[in-house]
Amino acid sequence: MGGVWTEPVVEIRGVDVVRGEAHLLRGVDWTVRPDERWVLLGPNGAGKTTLLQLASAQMHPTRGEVRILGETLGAVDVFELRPRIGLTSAALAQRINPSERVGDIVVSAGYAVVGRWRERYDVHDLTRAAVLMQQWGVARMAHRPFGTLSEGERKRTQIARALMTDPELLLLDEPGAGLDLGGREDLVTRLSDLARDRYAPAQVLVTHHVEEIPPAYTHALLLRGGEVVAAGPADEVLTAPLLSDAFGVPLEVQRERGRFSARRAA
Ligand SMILES: Nc1ncnc2c1ncn2[C@@H]1O[C@H](COP(=O)(O)OP(=O)(O)OP(=O)(O)O)[C@@H](O)[C@H]1O
Repeated sequence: MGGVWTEPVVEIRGVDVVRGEAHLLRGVDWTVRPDERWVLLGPNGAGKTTLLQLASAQMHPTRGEVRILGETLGAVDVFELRPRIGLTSAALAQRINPSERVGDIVVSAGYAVVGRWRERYDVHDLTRAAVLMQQWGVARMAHRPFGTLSEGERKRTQIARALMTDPELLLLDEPGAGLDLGGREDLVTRLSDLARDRYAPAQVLVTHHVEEIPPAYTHALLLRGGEVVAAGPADEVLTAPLLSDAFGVPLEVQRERGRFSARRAA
């Protein structure tokens, strides 16, 4: 589907999200286009997950406008919109039954159930699931229960499932969390390959760590305290002054062969 849609896939204008006294997001503007791959970066509590919940039609703004894939939240049936969006998050992972098999988890995505094996899937579904499991390195364990997988294998199973419905927008909330160094590097490589695929959907990845940003990601949005510190092309946003501002720590930032690294300034 990616590449067919030429309008912005996400358009957020003047958005506030307020819960009681707390401003989870304040005055947020953000546009994602189909060929863009965004990283959302910011410290704990900055509002990253809240922004992803808006972009995945899981939450409505208190004020402002959210348009996703051309539809305005509040004026669209979110149950028709959500299948067009691939989402992975720790909250979704927790809803997967540990006894469900990897193959079932992936193939059942199109039916909006986690891991329930229907009487029949058509050949197209089964073929697509097999291809995705191959691409994400979980084909060998298609018959294994989810609960027996390593954290990296679980993350890759979830991404394969999120891609199963051929979404126009792919949202990944902290896919690198809990991975060891090898697992992280493997994921960064796979995500970078996906980012370079011109037929792949627009992608948004949430992380706390610049080391987890796949080299082919094009744009970055920095959040702090519910407000946007900066948003735009990755090289213009992932700078020492802006990252220091977002994280409230003086940082040195380097980029080598596409990969970012950051540490506290001397
Ligand atoms: N229902 C709520 N009522 C009040 N505050 C809330 C509510 N939900 C979330 N928050 C607060 O909003 C802030 C933003 O939360 P959010 O989960 O979006 O941040 P985040 O950037 O994803 O954080 P993390 O990196 O720790 O996952 C946090 O301080 C959180 O405690």
